[in-house]
Amino acid sequence: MARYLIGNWKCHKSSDSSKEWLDRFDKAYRPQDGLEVIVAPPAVYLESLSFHVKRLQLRHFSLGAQDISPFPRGSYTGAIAADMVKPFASYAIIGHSERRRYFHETVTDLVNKAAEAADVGLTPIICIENGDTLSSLFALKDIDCPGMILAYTPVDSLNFRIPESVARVGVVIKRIANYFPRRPIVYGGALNVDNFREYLEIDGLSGLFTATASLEVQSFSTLCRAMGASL
Ligand SMILES: O=C[C@H](O)COP(=O)(O)O
Repeated sequence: MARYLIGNWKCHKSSDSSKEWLDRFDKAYRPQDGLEVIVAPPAVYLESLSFHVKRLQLRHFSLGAQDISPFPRGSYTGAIAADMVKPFASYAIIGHSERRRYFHETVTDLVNKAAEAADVGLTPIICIENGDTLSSLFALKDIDCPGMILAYTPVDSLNFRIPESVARVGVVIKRIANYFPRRPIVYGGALNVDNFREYLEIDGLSGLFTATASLEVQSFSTLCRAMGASL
């Protein structure tokens, strides 16, 4: 199974600084078979960055949307439908705890978004913030999308900026893998260049999901190189 390094830029960067990030990353990046790098910029930059990625001919590198609409095209002011994103991105982050916390999204939204993504061929990256409530995501089992990635992102780690212990992450990864067999599972929450290495050893873990560490090329490239070397 491939490994993944995901960088979620959240609501950061300008159009120019996004392109500069890519130019600098391109110089540091050594693509490796078996390691897929995914960066999710703010939606307004997806189109221009997708052309920039093509120009740079970055291999094993894809863009992702940070969110998509739970609805298809229609009268939904402010929404961005999955098929509008598809020409510019390959993945869509869905159900991030910040979407739930600040935008009041529900599990039903999450499932509908995952279905919309799968329908147009976007690979969903489903955020799971609690390993004890997996049964609430039962409906995901009906969505036909073999590549779906599951991202364990415990909300306390995000909020308190302390990563969950390796041992605890290992336990939850096993639980998720039992519930959703054969899916790549990644961990995210307060990872940085000083603490990420031990997480790469977790049995069944397919990668890392970062935000803060992805904003600077230097830290993201450090993670990328180490993951490549660990393959
Ligand atoms: O979207 C990614 C997760 O919220 C992790 O963010 P973080 O790496 O800044 O803790």
